[in-house]
Amino acid sequence: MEKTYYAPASIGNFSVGFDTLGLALSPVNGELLGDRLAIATAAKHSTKSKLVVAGRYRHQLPTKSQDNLVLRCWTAFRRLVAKPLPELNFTLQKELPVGSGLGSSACSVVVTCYGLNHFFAEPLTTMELLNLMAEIEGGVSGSVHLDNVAPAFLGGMQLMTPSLDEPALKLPWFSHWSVVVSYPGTVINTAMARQVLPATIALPTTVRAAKNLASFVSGLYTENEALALNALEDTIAEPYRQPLIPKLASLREQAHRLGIHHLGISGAGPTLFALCTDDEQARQAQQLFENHYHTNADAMTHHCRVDLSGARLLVSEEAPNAIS
Ligand SMILES: Nc1ncnc2c1ncn2[C@@H]1O[C@H](COP(=O)(O)OP(=O)(O)O)[C@@H](O)[C@H]1O
Ligand SMILES: N[C@@H](CCOP(=O)(O)O)C(=O)O
Repeated sequence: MEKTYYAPASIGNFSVGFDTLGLALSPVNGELLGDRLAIATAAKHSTKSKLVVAGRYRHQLPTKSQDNLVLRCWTAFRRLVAKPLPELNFTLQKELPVGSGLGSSACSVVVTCYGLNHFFAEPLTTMELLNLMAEIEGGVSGSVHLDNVAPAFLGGMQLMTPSLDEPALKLPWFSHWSVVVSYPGTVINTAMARQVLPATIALPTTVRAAKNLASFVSGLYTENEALALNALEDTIAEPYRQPLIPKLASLREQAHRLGIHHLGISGAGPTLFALCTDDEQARQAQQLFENHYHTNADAMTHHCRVDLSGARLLVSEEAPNAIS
């Protein structure tokens, strides 16, 4: 039996919600932008699970399989389920660059945990899965934040809450909004980009951030587009991360001249996103990024809409395997 699963790329923070907002992405051209994972039961007498890595960004992953998040998730999943499970063969199609700001590690964590739970006929609840994903992703970046895990798992624009019962809420979204995301081909390690942030933020800055986030969310619920667009400002992380992305200021200036409403850092960067309200803006944003932001052959730019489905089964050969 072999099943192939998929989880989408995501934009963490969405400028206005540090560690609090995340958007799942789906390219408008119908392609997939995210990791795929094939899971198959290993031959009967196998004593070890195996991982094969393929895909455009395989060269950016650790060379040792045991360092890959896929096998780390499998170990943690087995421990949590605490029932005998067969050895497995995994094939990871790594289509998201590592340290890019597109939620690459969260994407692999989500596709693996979601896939394993589906493969074994759902021994874990949605909440147990979300907690498992959060714990593993937190181990990578140095602190637990769900703003990539929640959208990659559940789809849509997700708002993180302090509630243990409902840690993530799907927000409304303007159906005519799209984003152009551009990865220049260089790497920013998320854990490092969190270390540049101060331990405390001044009260006026915090109040402004609260006003912005509340206005953005309110704008989405009340379909007040101007309120939502005008609230898109990052007062928390961007001032400290801007030096890591020297081209941000000039690209933002050019984007504004083209009538593009907002250009921000996706996650911890270096990917940037342009929020567009029509296809002409998206075409111009794509051109701007391709001409002025790409630095090498790893670079990529995609025009995306929201992915409302999140993690899912792509291909199945047989019915799920129940745990005895
Ligand atoms: N399958 C995987 N996908 C992404 N990163 C992985 C994977 N397996 C191991 N890693 C490691 O996890 C870390 C992810 O770094 P990070 O900067 O958090 O990436 P991102 O911001 O893209 O999620 C890197 O050290 C990378 O080598
Ligand atoms: N909220 C996090 C998001 C990190 O996203 P990534 O895609 O860069 O891993 C942060 O800003 O640190």
